[in-house]
Amino acid sequence: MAFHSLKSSRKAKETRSFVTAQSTPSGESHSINANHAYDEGDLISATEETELVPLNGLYERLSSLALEVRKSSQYGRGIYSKLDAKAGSILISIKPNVSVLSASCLSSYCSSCCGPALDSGLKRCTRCRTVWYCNAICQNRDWPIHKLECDALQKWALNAPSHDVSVPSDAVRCLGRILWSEQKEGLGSNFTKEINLMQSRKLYFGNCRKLTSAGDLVDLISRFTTNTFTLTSHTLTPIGICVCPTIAFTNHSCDPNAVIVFPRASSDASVQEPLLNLVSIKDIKPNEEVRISYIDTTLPKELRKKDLKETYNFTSLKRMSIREFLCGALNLVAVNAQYPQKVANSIRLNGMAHSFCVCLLENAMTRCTQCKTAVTSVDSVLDALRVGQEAFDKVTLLQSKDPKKAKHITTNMLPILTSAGLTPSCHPLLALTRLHLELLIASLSSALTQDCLDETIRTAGMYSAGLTLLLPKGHPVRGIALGELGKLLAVDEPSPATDPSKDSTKFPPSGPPRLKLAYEYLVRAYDELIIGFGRQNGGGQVGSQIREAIVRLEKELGVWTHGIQNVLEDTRAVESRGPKE
Ligand SMILES: C[S@@+](CC[C@H](N)C(=O)[O-])C[C@H]1O[C@@H](n2cnc3c(N)ncnc32)[C@H](O)[C@@H]1O
Repeated sequence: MAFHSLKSSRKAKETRSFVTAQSTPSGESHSINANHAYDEGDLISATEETELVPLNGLYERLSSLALEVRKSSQYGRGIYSKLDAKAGSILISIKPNVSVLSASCLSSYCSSCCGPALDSGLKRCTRCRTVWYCNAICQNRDWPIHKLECDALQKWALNAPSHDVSVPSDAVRCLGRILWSEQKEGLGSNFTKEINLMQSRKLYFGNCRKLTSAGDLVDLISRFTTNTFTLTSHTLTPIGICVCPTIAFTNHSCDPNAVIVFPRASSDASVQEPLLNLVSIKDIKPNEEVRISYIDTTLPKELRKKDLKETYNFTSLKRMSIREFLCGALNLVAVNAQYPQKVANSIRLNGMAHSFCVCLLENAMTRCTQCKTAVTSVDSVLDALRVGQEAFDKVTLLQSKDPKKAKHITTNMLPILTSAGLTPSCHPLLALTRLHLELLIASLSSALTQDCLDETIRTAGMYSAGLTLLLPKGHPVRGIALGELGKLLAVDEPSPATDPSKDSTKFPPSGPPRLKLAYEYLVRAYDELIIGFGRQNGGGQVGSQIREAIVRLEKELGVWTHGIQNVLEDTRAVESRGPKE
């Protein structure tokens, strides 16, 4: 669940969610009328009767906060705010019950605190040789559970048919940690009670409780899938998964008022990371439900619905009218043989979400149903969407295997999509732009030329512009993208223009105007990061880095300003002295 992580186009898929099998709340209950503001993606009613869910001594962190759990017939349990919470408030900060790194991150992040490798590197567990730690403190903290996991990892590796599968998947390792923690804490413990619905075992978990049937296993795994959060780095890069039953109460909205982030804001070594923060990105009123997005909200409606249906099994789709369904068919669109006669489509043109009808067999009557703008080049737009999606799928596969080829495709594809009329926020243009940006940034380290740097900045500008149209101010993904753009603009130019004032409309500019722009973007980024990563966290670790970059630039710009002032003063002094005799 949780998602936002647009760090890459493989956005973190927030896995999350479950619930149901918990006992029906008993005891005190009363009803309130909660107002929700959902967008079309939720297709849920504006008001919903809810009743308080007693926590019965569980979910300790939740009960001490200005939050409560309520239940409605339509959405089950959800988290509600008892007080006013301004955008940027940390609603809860909690260490997940269990977290594991993705296999690809095991040697670059600590398996205990989940922080990136320090300059001094990480130390590997000498027994399983699979997990790594910052130091002995982190290793000792993890040992009570890792000692059980360590044996299992060794056995698994011995029996693995190939090197590729010598480490079990994230989900298997996560379930293993849940079961071993349960064993350690005891079946009657709050840990076990809270997590009760997310267990699984088999093979790898041979020494854990017995599974009574194969159906049980399927059931548990499906519950587990819908309740797992993406573990992200402080810059929102997905690095693993975690389980946190307290936060698993949070329901979904495609227009969320809160996000889940791991800001890594504290420099205090006694603070046990990873700390999951639920942060409001909009002002939340008392009795309002706190909702996050389980999916990538930059995707078109139909793809969002598909993701929700597949992973979380929402029944919202049933409520779609045929018109909504067709409109939602976006991108997959007109070319779809299922609707040869009349295909309604929705694309974002000129920065707005336009819905229009494409009557394929009737003279392409195309007019936006919202703003009535005639769309003349529907066929080319639809072609661009299809070709763009194909390119996106291909580049996603090639990105790590053959980055040169991947970059070749993105370089050719972006101008094609743009000239077909797609705007930066339109899928798949936005996703391809993100991939192109990642590929460009990766290539900068080997060849920092002025042209390469400028192209990377233009791409970062386009990506950031696209996100700004789709995500609300303060969304952490927006903040990160703005910060990335600001930092790129602040990179020393390899060969700056000799006369920066010559072409003032060029983007990116050169010399002092470039630094000034870098400063403006960094300030904007900081304003958004302190919302998305929490005001009290100072925007988290990434907010502190941007703050430092702002201070450095202020000094640099000050030098420029003073330099110019000095030149002006010298010139004035020379002029006042009059011409030399
Ligand atoms: C992680 S749980 C959220 C808490 C859950 N409501 C509970 O009672 O524990 C995710 C599940 O909640 C329900 N849900 C969450 N958001 C929803 C939404 N916007 N519309 C419909 N159902 C939703 C779905 O059943 C989903 O699989």
